[in-house]
Amino acid sequence: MIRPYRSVLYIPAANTRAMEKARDLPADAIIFDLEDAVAPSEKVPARDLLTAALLADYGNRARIVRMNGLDTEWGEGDARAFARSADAVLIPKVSRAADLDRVADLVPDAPLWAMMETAEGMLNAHEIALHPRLQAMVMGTNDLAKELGARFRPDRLPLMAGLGMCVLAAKVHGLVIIDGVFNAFKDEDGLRAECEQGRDMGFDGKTLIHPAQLAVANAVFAPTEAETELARRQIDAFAEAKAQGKGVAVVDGRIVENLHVETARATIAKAEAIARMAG
Ligand SMILES: CC(C)(COP(=O)(O)OP(=O)(O)OC[C@H]1O[C@@H](n2cnc3c(N)ncnc32)[C@H](O)[C@@H]1OP(=O)(O)O)[C@@H](O)C(=O)NCCC(=O)NCCSC(=O)C[C@H](O)C(=O)O
Ligand SMILES: [Mg+2]
Repeated sequence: MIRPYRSVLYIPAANTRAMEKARDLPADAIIFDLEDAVAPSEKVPARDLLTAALLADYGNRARIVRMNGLDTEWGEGDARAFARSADAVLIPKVSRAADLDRVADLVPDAPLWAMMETAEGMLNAHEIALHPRLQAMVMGTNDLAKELGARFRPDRLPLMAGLGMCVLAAKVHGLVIIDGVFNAFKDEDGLRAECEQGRDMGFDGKTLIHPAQLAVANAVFAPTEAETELARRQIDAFAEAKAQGKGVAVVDGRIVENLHVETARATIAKAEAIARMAG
């Protein structure tokens, strides 16, 4: 059964108030962050706070834990601590499939997600996506821009090659793929434009840093009523055409073939998954 990942909210694992608050926020998934959002002096206390927080009920929201890298003193402990209590362990700065192997060996049962945020990771996106334990890729556009020496532009042109490589790799292997964060969390119009760009490229949703960003991402990455209604009419029209021995239907002046029906079915499945999420 598919589940939506329109809105994936980061929460620093040292922030108890935000972790409590997230239990009532309309996020499809939460990334409890032990990495960049937690200061070195808080890393170990944050692990304890998160262990306690994960005992609470987060409803249907997917609970993902972003561990510290295995090249740090905290990485191995993070992976072991949350392998069972989280829905997946998110590994930062994955550059090659071997980075996943090292965590996979430590936590044999945990589903893995990968942060795609290094130049080498972009070039190796295909071999990373092939990893049998990997379920999702998450773009880390801040780290990627930093490494590339790229500037932030509304059209994200400097990041397009990497974003595109990761979308291709994720789609080939049927992985979930989530777009990077939009840093200016008070700029709703800027966020909407970036969400629309990510949606149009094929991303399943967007990572977010503030609750004020949830409504925009949830709306942009959901099929509209007009889209689901069109999808139903396409499915019906194609079934009718098929019953008459035809391989093609026409809806609203546009051709509908088998491949369009598959897209229409995916649209409806997504709308239904969102409705289930809302309870
Ligand atoms: C960005 C923030 C530091 C802003 O915090 P603050 O100034 O406290 O915000 P507000 O006063 O507007 O908060 C209002 C209420 O909302 C709660 N809140 C704030 N943020 C969150 C959140 N992320 N999740 C849940 N709840 C949140 C506050 O507690 C307030 O609640 P109340 O007390 O009831 O009024 C802050 O938003 C923040 O820390 N955001 C997350 C930052 C983070 O996790 N960064 C790391 C991930 S991004 C990254 O690393 C990307 C990637 O790796 C890359 O390379 O690109
Ligand atoms: Mg990063």
